[in-house]
Amino acid sequence: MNSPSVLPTCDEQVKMLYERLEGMSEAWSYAVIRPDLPTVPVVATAPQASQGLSRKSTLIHTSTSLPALPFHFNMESLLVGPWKTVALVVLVALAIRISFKPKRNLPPGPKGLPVLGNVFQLPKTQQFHRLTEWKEEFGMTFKLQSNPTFIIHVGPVFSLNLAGQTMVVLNSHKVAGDLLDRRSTIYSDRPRSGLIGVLSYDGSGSHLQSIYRFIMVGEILSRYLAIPFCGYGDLWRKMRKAAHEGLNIRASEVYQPLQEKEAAILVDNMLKDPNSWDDQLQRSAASTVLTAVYGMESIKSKDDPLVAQINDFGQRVTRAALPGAYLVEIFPVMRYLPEALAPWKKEGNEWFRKDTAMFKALLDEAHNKNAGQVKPSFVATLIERKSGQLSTTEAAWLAGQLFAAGFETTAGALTVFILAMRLYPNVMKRAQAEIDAVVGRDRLPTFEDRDHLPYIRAIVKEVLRWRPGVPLGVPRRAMKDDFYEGYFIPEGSLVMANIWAMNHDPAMFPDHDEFRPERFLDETGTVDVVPADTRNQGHFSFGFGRRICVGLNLANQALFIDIASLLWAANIEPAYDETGAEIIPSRTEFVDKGVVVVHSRPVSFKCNIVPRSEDVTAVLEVAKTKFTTIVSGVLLSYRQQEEEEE
Ligand code: HEM
Repeated sequence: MNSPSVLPTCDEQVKMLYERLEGMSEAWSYAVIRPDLPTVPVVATAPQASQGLSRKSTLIHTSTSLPALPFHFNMESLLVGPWKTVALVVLVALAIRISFKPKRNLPPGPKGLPVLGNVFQLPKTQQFHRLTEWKEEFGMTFKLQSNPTFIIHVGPVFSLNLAGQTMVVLNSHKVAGDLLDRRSTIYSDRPRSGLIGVLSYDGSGSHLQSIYRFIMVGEILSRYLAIPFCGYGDLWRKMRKAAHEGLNIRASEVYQPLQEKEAAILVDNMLKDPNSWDDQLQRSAASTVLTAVYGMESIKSKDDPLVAQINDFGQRVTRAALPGAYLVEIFPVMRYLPEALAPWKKEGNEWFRKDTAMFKALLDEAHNKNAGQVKPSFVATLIERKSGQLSTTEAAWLAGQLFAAGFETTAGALTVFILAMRLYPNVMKRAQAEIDAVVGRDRLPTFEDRDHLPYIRAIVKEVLRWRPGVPLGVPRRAMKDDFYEGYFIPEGSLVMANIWAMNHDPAMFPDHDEFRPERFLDETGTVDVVPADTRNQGHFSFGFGRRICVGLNLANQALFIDIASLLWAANIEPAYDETGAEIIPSRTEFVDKGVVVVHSRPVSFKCNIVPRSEDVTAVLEVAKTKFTTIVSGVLLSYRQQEEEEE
């Protein structure tokens, strides 16, 4: 190792080192006790790094409040001259301490207040932005020029202290893959009754949100029957298996005719009432998921009583999770009170009974409707296969939760698409040219065209990457103590995947904030290019590991056919205000929906949806009726195929 030309003398080095050691953290000291290294390079790192440097990886450390030591420190020099005894004592003491008490450094993170920790540092909405800023701040990787084998990752993981609750935030796909995929036996649980969500401060200085717990929502309102929040255990396994059977890539194909029909209805409605385009997207997403899950007829309005009823459930859950909504969240022991002394508990139990009755009625109705009919639906598959031997209550909740989990996320992604078309008209033009060349103007696109529409496939990926609907994923819970890259992740930590940061990682997605579907195609524009580690999706918006979104195939299909049909039929053009100025929608404003899991979608905006040609309506009319008759045929052939395979 080459030393800089002007070095302090040995004694000077030791003196400086000891001056620096005084009052500094232990991590500093590790640098001194790496006897396996002939010299210890000393460089400056950011102060935050100290919190996360691990025993294994720590070679170097100093504080930015002090200038970096301008030399390479020679270990031998410690052990000569009058400092010998002192140095030996220090070394032995440190060695003993480190050997007998393994250092449990949490991942680094922003410095917080005593007791409350980082509570005040999180904004009320768009927390993913703040977390991504912290990723930049703590996202450092050090590689020693002098010794490149020693790489120190200080970054892609950081931790927050939320009034005593550790939250570990994973900011790179590598870390998320290492933990959520490859250590899925530790990280597939969801938080149960404990802190959940993000504490936040509204910035005005007046309003500290209290702690979100999960007792009312998890224990009382849903009794952990809601699969997205269900703990990692037998019930979740049974539900997940059943959901997978009905929604895996092959099984999802059976819903394609339904989705084609829904797409035709969506486009028709949007052209008839362009001002209500956002409502139409929500209606259509609700309808697609309901028809796929229960085999129902299309929903006519987004205010359909059934949609309203299920939404009501969602809102109740959201309200219950709101800070301060129930005292039991602050004094968990209250959960053991009898109903007579706890009206909130009585109310919660009552709602659980009512919601269970609603989900069961939906299940029964779907069952009866489907009896003797050939109509594809998730529920039909569930009943037919008696998947995983779920009880009726469990099956009813599972189906209801698919709707709850799938409706807003899909609607939000479609809003992102409209936003992207307004902001990137060239993308729209290129997509329409592709559709016209492949499909022509006499019919709507179908799933059979999918293989020949690479640019539309790329748009679907880019929509999900650019503005992910669940930017911080759904929280996980570490089921036991774990170490990662020398960092300690204690059992019970909330573990969040910062999907936003991963989808906007400049190393993986250059010009990440631009909407550029081309990034998913090769230079010929015909072959899909999907970055490694994205499970063939091109992004991380569906989550990770065993708890990855179970409805992703249904969602990808819905987005493909809706986008292709919309672009075939309509131009998405600017709207103008009273002064005649073009209304330019915001690319950064989002509506955060929900509390426990924050869904995020662009705020609604005005635009003009205009038919591309006069004969569009006639083609749509034909399409709407044609698809209904195809549905039964497809299901029959799917079942025949399956029987043959069995
Ligand atoms: C664009 C649309 C969608 C997005 C962006 C999305 C995103 C997500 C994410 C991020 C998770 C958490 C994964 C994790 O913990 O790592 C999730 C879970 C889930 N999603 Fe989706 N989702 C979408 C559509 C759907 C649809 C259409 C359905 C149902 C038909 C669905 C059903 C579920 C369920 C049941 C879970 C919980 C899985 C479990 O905990 O085992 N999602 N989704």
